[in-house]
Amino acid sequence: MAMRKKMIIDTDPGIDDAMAIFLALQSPEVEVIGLTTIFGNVNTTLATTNALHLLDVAGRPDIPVAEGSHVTITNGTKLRIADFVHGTDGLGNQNFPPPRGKPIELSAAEFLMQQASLYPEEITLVALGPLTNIALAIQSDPSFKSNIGRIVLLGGAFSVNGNVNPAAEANVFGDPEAADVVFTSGADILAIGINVTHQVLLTDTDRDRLSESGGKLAQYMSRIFGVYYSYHHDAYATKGRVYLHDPATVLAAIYPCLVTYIEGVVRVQTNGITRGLTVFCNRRKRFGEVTDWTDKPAVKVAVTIDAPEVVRLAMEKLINS
Ligand SMILES: O=c1[nH]cnc2c1ncn2[C@@H]1O[C@H](CO)[C@@H](O)[C@H]1O
Repeated sequence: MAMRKKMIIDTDPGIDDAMAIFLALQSPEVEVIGLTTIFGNVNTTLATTNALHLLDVAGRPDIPVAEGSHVTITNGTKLRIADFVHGTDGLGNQNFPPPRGKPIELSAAEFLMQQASLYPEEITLVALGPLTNIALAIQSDPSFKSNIGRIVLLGGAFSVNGNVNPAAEANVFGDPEAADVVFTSGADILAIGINVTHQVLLTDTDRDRLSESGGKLAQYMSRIFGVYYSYHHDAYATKGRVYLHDPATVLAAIYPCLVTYIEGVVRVQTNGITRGLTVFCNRRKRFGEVTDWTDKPAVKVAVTIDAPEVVRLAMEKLINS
């Protein structure tokens, strides 16, 4: 087999994060070399506990977990935790036992910098939560943005409403200053926004198939999905279907041909009622004056996704676990 892609997942698990982590672990194309944790769906301490627990469930306690920042990049402590989406434990309120393992001594940002310099340009970093750890690595180590091979991030709402409020998507809203640092860093970035992930839905019937299958991880997912399905039932008119944000992102990182993208500069609004808004500049217009987008490096922003194939791959990997 061709060399496996090295992957680090920065995550705030989270029900859809759990599924994304399992999908990566079930993909022979990639070697998950670590998880790093961040606040978002849960606080950072719980994110670390859940990351370790998910590795136990998947039978991979050998994979290191590095704990991330407990505050935003501007030292903000008023975090918005989405426990109403994922349950107070982040994993569907299932009273799971504490994990057996412990996080490593390095912080998430330190681990990211260490691994990127050990394996220059070889690592795909999949970012599923607010971008604080990655912004810290970019700010602390000038070589990080080129050493890290590729960043595939779930973030932004490009030309559509957000999911926190009409302006902002949850991961960017979690730390808008960090997101702006990452988007303008010059790293090789593919952003998957909710304009794309909202096309990827899992149905009630799919959940039943997961629970009826013999797949260990399929059964685990169907068990924790309850809270996530109820939240979607209440918050969206999706009729017994849930969005697969994180699974779509990790699969796009593993199989790049699932998405198409355009390239341009993305800036993040950090003030006022549109705090967390992501604004893409498509470079088709030469603006007469210098703007806050001028002379910034371009990123890739996903525009389409093969949603049926994402769902098919996700189901297959869980059922065969
Ligand atoms: O309504 C919401 N508010 C906050 N977070 C949400 C909501 N819906 C989904 N997510 C979480 O935020 C990321 C995608 O933006 C996903 O990780 C998802 O689990």
